[in-house]
Amino acid sequence: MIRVAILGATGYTARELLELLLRHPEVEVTALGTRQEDRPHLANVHPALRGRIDLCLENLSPAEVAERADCVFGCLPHGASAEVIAELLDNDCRVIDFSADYRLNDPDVYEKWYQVKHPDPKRMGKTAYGLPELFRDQIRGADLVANPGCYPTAAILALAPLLRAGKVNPQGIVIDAKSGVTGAGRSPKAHLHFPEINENLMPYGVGTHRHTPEIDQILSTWAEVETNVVFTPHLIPMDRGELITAYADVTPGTTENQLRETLQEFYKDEPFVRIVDHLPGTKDVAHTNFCDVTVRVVGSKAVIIGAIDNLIKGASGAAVQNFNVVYGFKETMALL
Ligand SMILES: NC(=O)C1=CN([C@@H]2O[C@H](COP(=O)(O)OP(=O)(O)OC[C@H]3O[C@@H](n4cnc5c(N)ncnc54)[C@H](OP(=O)(O)O)[C@@H]3O)[C@@H](O)[C@H]2O)C=CC1
Ligand SMILES: CC(=O)N[C@@H](CCC(=O)OP(=O)(O)O)C(=O)O
Repeated sequence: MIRVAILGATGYTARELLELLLRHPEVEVTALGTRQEDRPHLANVHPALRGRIDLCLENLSPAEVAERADCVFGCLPHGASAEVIAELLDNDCRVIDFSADYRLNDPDVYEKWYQVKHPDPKRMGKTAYGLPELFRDQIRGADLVANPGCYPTAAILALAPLLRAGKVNPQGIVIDAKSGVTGAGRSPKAHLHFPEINENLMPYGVGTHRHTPEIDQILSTWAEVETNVVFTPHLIPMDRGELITAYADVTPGTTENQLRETLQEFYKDEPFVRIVDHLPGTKDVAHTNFCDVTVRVVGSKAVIIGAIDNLIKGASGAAVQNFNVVYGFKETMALL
């Protein structure tokens, strides 16, 4: 059994992660972290987990966490995450980091988009990016895995095979994205209050969203072509779910069938990416680790659509998938 700790255990991704780990035959959850000092019982923090695991949340130092766990899932915000991860790694813990702290290669790019200096720049560029469909070999046996952002997961899975095969133009890609409100985490914020978000659809982060360099970095690395995507996210009044629609110029002479076949061939052995003929919606993948992708050609453009559950394939399911790859367990364990 792998002893597992979860930091940021009061949050939404931690709740979903616990749901998955409780089904994992190789995992024992041994510690749950919070900044709160009054040791709340998990059942009071996440009532859906009442009666299923008897643990209190504790304000633990990284050294205390490392004593109790072999592997830590860090469900903390960026910045806070890197501050504890270095110490966990020094204490021989493996870490799956949900935050953005180790996804980017370049500390200057991090500083530009996150507007803070990176607390642990020496590990940047040396960390496995946790998208097994693209980087499985680097994730196997890794001490630290950077779980991807939710929007990058859907966008990269939809675009990477087509770019690598030269079927779409790497320049001028536009990604329109929508996310349910859990994507923003559990901490209250004014724009997430019910009267603000209900019956509303809001763009945000136009030209400034921090997932832009993440998408460009991974697509550029993978396809060995420079991309400069225009990425526009929207918040929609749903609890969960995420849909991206990417627009790219089709390479002249390429048909819709060829695009579909390229995607099908690339993902033919992947358990969690389904290339579908219909137009996928978020309910098709809700509460699952699937990413459903389809493609259409409209005029000179490929329109590629990807749907995920932001909390599962966009966060906690991906983390469990990465955990399985790191430890050499069946990749679908606890997920299918
Ligand atoms: N929600 C989503 O769909 C996705 C989230 N992510 C990433 O996963 C991570 C967790 O997200 P999510 O669960 O949604 O976030 P939440 O806000 O729901 O939970 C994060 C938890 O971290 C703790 N925390 C908050 N601020 C700090 C801090 N400064 N120092 C230490 N602990 C802190 C809080 O717990 P407490 O107050 O008890 O200490 C909080 O409950 C984030 O990095 C997020 O960006 C990635 C992909 C998708
Ligand atoms: C709806 C919503 O607000 N979503 C979050 C993204 C969640 C995520 O993947 O964030 P990290 O890259 O920090 O892990 C956002 O746009 O900030």
